[in-house]
Amino acid sequence: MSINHLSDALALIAARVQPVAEIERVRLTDAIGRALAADIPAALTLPPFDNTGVDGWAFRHGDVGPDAKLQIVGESAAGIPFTGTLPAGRTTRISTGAVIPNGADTVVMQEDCTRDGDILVLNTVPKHGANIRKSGEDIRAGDLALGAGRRLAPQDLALLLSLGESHAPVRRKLRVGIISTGTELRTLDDGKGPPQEGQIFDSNRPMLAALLQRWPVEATTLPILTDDRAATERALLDASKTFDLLLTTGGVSVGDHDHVRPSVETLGEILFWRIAIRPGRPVLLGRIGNAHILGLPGNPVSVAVIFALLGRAVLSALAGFDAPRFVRIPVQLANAHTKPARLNEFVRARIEDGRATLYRAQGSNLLTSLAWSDGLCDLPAGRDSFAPGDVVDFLPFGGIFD
Ligand SMILES: Nc1nc2c(c(=O)[nH]1)N[C@H]1C(S)=C(S)[C@@H](COP(=O)(O)OP(=O)(O)OC[C@H]3O[C@@H](n4cnc5c(N)ncnc54)[C@H](O)[C@@H]3O)O[C@H]1N2
Ligand code: MOO
Repeated sequence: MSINHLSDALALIAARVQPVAEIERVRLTDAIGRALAADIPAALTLPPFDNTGVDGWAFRHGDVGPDAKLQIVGESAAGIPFTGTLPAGRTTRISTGAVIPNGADTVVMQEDCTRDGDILVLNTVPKHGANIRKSGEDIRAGDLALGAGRRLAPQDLALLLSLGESHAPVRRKLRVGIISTGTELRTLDDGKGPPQEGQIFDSNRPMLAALLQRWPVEATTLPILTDDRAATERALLDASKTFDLLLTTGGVSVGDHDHVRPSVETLGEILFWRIAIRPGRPVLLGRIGNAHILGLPGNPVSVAVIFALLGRAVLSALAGFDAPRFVRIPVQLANAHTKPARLNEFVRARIEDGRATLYRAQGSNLLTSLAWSDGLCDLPAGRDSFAPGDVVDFLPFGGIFD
């Protein structure tokens, strides 16, 4: 089945790709980047007690008379609260994070006071309740702290640790196999000497392996496949028994030497093949046994772009993450551009002086276009020409390669 819109492919992925079932409880430090497998309600209230956000003096606002003087009686330090109740007309020293003494309702900053022995003079009287951080203003016990499907980030670790959690339930890591196909492909260490006429270095497997480093994935780089139907079927069938996901590159177009698509058709099921976007139009999503297979086109720029647009969605669905977000920033184009109206094109661009400058050429074989650019401009279908000043969505690589 071929698909027109990226949104249709994303909807199909969300509907058809289920998360891996196994859940494990791991230490929070090991949970970063993994999918939270259950809702986590807050076991504690944060802040757990009323405290102050400044170094200064705690007092009862109603006690401040016209002379703005208070008598100093003690201290509430962070971790060592003032004991008892603050008597009328008195004040305690207080440090940032310390408990508000019983009876006090306001804190004045140190810089706004003058001390004379045990007498404090308030040069500025703050508003009632000033500088107090109320218990529960962050989160209350029982409220949802983080929801299932969250891709755990360092800030989540801070939140969960503050709530007294040491471990979190997460889905297991995905097993992903990476395969490049193409008789022309060579590697630096294959022992066959310098590339011969017609041969090129394989850049897709290393790029995919690098992109996967940010995912909860055990990635395995599998051998390069030559353009041979029987060998392709054997390798895909074999790999489908081990991996949750196979990322292949090449062999999904219509040439006589493109064997990935017919092999998947024979061995399993094709969920979709071809989508009206450029680069990456011949992309295929399929299934062989329990393994999904994302068949990326061979051109390296198509690999990067389709990984960003669809690969992240497949990985998210399998890993148990909420669907990935696309950070979209409206920008003006600096150049004119034309394209076929039927295709949604993602062009490589760099942000210069607040406008998107398109790379000098947009061929899907041009790795320099990726290296030069900051992200992609999303040029929607239904239009064939764009002029300088036209506003389009810009997708920064930082938001689509992680
Ligand atoms: N008659 C048609 N021809 C093509 C069409 C089409 O619709 N009709 N689509 C074109 C588009 S768009 C793309 S994209 C490519 C995709 O083809 P394949 O996925 O079958 O990829 P290959 O032909 O195997 O390779 C394409 C290109 O990329 C180079 N390549 C492949 N693997 C690697 C690698 N691991 N590292 C670096 N470079 C790689 C390969 O040498 C080719 O130059 O089909 C168009 N043709
Ligand atoms: O994906 Mo192809 O690279 O659209 O030209």
